[in-house]
Order: sequence, then C-alpha cells, then structure tokens
Amino acid sequence: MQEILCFGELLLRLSPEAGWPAKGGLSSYIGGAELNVAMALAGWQIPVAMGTALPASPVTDLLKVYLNQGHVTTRTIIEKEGRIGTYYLTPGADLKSAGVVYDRAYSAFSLLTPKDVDFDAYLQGISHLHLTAISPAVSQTAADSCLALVEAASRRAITISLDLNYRSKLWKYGKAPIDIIPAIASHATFIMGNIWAAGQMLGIDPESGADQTMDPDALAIFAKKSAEKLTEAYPTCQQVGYTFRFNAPQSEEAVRYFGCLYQKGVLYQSRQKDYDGIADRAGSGDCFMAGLLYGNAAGLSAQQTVDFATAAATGKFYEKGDHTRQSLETVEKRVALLNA
Ligand SMILES: O=C(O)C(=O)C[C@H](O)[C@H](O)CO
Repeated sequence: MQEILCFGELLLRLSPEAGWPAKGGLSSYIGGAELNVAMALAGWQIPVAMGTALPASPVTDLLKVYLNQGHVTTRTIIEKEGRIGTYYLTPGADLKSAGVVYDRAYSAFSLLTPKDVDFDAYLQGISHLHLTAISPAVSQTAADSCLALVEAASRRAITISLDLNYRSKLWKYGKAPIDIIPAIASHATFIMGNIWAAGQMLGIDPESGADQTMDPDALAIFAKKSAEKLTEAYPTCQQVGYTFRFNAPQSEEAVRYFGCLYQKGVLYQSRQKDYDGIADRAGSGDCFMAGLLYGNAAGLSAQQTVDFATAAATGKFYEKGDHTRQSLETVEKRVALLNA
C-alpha cells in the first residue's frame, strides 16, 4: 500500500476562552499544518502517514493512539529528545495575527537534523510527500531536514507538495523565507498558497493591483499569471493551488473565499462565497491542500478538485480545533451547496 507522508511538527494547541484564567476554560487541540492535512486525508480514506519528531513519553504514546484511531500511521514518527511544541491561540483568532503565541523552542522537531533520518527506510512505501513552509521556519536544522527529505524524495521519483504558509512569529533564526524556501520548492510538483506568498517566499511577485475589491474573475487573471510565472521558474511544479481569502465587507468577522487550481496552462476556479458565523479559522488552508491532494488521488477532474478543496476549506470554518473531522459525504454536500 502506497502512502502519502505528511512531514512537519505536531503541535499541541492551548486555546484560552474569554475570561481565562479567572473563569478557567483552556481547551486543547492537536494541530500542526501537516498533521491537519494527514487527518483530513485519512478521514477521506486516503492512506497516509505522519512524519515528525516527538520525545519518548506517555504523552507521545497517547498522541500516536489518537493518530492511529484517525487512520494515520505513525511509523514515521522519530523519537528524539526535546519537548512537544505548543502554541496558544484564542478561539476565532487568525494564525497570521497577533493572537498566536508559539512555544516551540527546544521541541524535538526543532532539534531534528538530517542525520536523524535513514531516508531509504523512511521513504519506503511513500508515493507522495507533503510539507509546508512552516517547518523550515522553526530552526535551521529543521530547514536542513526538510531540504534533505525533499532531495531524497525527488531522487526516488516521489511527488512532493509544498504549502507556502507564512508564519511571521517564526523565522527567528536569522533567515528569511526567500533564503530557504526556493531550494525546497525546486523539488515540488505541487505548490499551494496565494499570489502574495508566492512573491514573498519564491520571488514570484504578483502583478500589481490585486485587492479584495476585485471580482473573482479579475483576481483569477492575477492567479493565472502568477502560476504561469511560478511554473516557468520552478519547472518541476505541475500544479498550483491558490486561495483568495478576504474579510467580507458586511461584517468584521465574515470571510469571502474562493480557490483556484492551475493545471497544464489552465486555471480552474471555484465560486466565491461569503462565510459568516465562523467557529475557528485555524486549519482551513490545510483542508484546501488536503482537498487538492484528495482530488488528485481520487482521480477527480481539475474543476471537481478545486470545488472539493474549497468546500472542505470553508467547511472547516465551522469546526473547532485545528484539523477537520468532515466526512467525504459532508464535503460532497458542501460542494453541492457551493455550486447551487
Ligand atoms: O501555526 C502553525 O505552525 C501550525 O501548524 C498550527 C496550525 O495547526 C496550523 O497553522 C493551521 O493551519
């Protein structure tokens, strides 16, 4: 059985509710962008493994049981000294905002080095590797490990997806994304993000003028131009997924969202809609990525794939926690609503 390997830091999220600490109310969730992709895919019956580093401890044992119950395999979890990375995020806050506090120094993942991984054994049975721009932001050794892993994967003709998610509160070890991400991205067959992240992380600057007042067809022209430039500069990359996520004008809290998928010179886009009453913003982009990978694995057309990914991403707005629990049927119903 061939698996997708999602490689990155598993995180514990602590979520202080309004009134904490006086009133109590500190929920905890299991997160990490790559874990969120793994849990989504496993829930949609795609064979998937989580690759990370965790200290040997009874807590790690419980986390492995949790992953296994979600049908994610854990043989690719490396035991290493260090702690489990943690972060704090109040419910409803955005990971790009001031509301996030990371506590990941000296985590086992941040201490991981390429020497800790026997790449032949590690990549046995893996058909696709997924990673994100968050891991190389954690430490130089984590960045080195990501690069060594994508090099080993591409030598073995394993396809690779990379999510260009930017976390401004990371990148504290003296490097900027543009110093590190291009070398990793040069091995990727599928890149996901948005037109601004492609500029910041890959040097693929968007044409000037795109903003949230534009209609989706106008924004899609910017997305297509960016994807064309990206695939020219990074010729290994065959597919590009972009999202447009803005604040909706009618309320401070609602989100205006649509997704795009570029394949073989053609840009496919979902319908744009506004989403109100959001329960949790974390993990929506991971659901979009997981939806794109699901579409590829399940043989969906490009249009069906971007619709599925958009439905999964926007469905995540209504779930608390980092990873989705939406079933295939739930996402398919959302696709029908999106296109109704
Ligand atoms: O912000 C991070 O580094 C995380 O991985 C935590 C979240 O689970 C993730 O970002 C959600 O996309």
